[in-house]
Amino acid sequence: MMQAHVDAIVEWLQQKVEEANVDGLLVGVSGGIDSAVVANLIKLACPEHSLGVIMPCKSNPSDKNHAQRVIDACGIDHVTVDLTKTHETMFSEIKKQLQSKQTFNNEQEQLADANLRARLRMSTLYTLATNYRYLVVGTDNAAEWYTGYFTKYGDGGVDLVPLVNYTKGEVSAMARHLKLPAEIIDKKPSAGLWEGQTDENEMGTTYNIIDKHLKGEPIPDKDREIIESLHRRSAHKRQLAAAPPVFEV
Ligand SMILES: Nc1ncnc2c1ncn2[C@@H]1O[C@H](COP(=O)(O)OP(=O)(O)OC[C@H]2O[C@@H]([n+]3cccc(C(=O)O)c3)[C@H](O)[C@@H]2O)[C@@H](O)[C@H]1O
Ligand SMILES: Nc1ncnc2c1ncn2[C@@H]1O[C@H](COP(=O)(O)OP(=O)(O)OP(=O)(O)O)[C@@H](O)[C@H]1O
Ligand SMILES: [Mg+2]
Repeated sequence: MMQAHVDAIVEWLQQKVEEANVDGLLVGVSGGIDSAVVANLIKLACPEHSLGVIMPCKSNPSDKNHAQRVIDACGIDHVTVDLTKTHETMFSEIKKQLQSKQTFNNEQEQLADANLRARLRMSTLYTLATNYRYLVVGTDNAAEWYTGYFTKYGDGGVDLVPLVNYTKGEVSAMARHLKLPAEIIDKKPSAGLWEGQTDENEMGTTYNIIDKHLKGEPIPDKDREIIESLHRRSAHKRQLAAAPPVFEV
C-alpha cells in the first residue's frame, strides 16, 4: 500500500522533471522527518541527479548530525551551505537601521529573525537550482499546508510539493516504510527556528488532531477553532499575490 504511494510520487516527480525540461531535483535537508522523506523520494526519482542541501543557521549540532544521517542513509549527493554569518550580517544591519529610526519592534524580533532564516534557505536553494538546472522540492505535508505553518516565500517558496496530500501520520508511515533512521522518525517535529521550538507548542494543537480533522474525524471544539483560525489567517499563503482588477479610469 505505502509502496504504491511511493511509486506514484516517484513517477510524478520524474514526469515533472521531464515537463520542466530540467536535469533533476534538490531539497533542503534539516534532519527532520519531512525533508528526510523527500530526500529519499527525489533520490529514487533521479538517482544521478538529486541533491540534498544542509543549511545550518545558528542550528544546534544535533540537527546537523541528523541531517548528515539522512544524507548518509539515502546516499544522495549533498552540499552544505552555512548561513549563520549571512543571517547575522543581514539581520543586524536591518535591526540597526530600524533602531536608528526608533521603529524596531522587539515583540516581532523572534518571528522576523526566524522567517529570514527560512527565506535565506529559499534563496540558497534557488541559487543551486539555477546552477544545476534542477527544480526545488518542498516538504510541506497536508497538516502544514492546511494550517499555513510555513514561511511565505521561505520554506513555502518551492516548485513542487510532493507530500502536500499526505497527513503528518502518513508521512511518518512513509518514513518507516522507507526505513529511515529511527531517531529521525521519533523526534518531535520542530522548525528549529529558535531554541526549544516545537511545531505543536507553537500551533497550540497536535499533528495527530490536525490529521484527524483533515480526515473528517471528530476533534474537540477548542482544537477545531484553532485549526480553522490558522487556516483562515493563512489563506493568502496558498494563493498568488493579490492583484487589483483593471481600473477603468
Ligand atoms: N491577508 C494577507 N494578505 C496578504 N498577505 C498577508 C496577509 N496577512 C499577512 N500577509 C503577509 O504574510 C506575512 C506573514 O506570513 P509569514 O511571513 O509566512 O509569517 P508567519 O505566518 O507569521 O510566520 C511563519 C510561521 O511558520 C512557522 N514555520 C516557518 C518556517 C518553517 C516551519 C517549519 O515547520 O519548519 C514553520 C513559523 O514558526 C511561524 O509560526 C506578513 O508579514 C505579510 O507580509
Ligand atoms: N537546517 C536546515 N538545512 C536545510 N534545510 C532546512 C533546514 N531547516 C529547515 N530546512 C528546510 O525547511 C523545511 C521545513 O522545515 P520543517 O521543520 O517543516 O520540516 P522537517 O524539518 O523536514 O520536518 P519536521 O516537521 O519533522 O521538523 C525542511 O523540510 C527543509 O527542507
Ligand atoms: Mg524541522
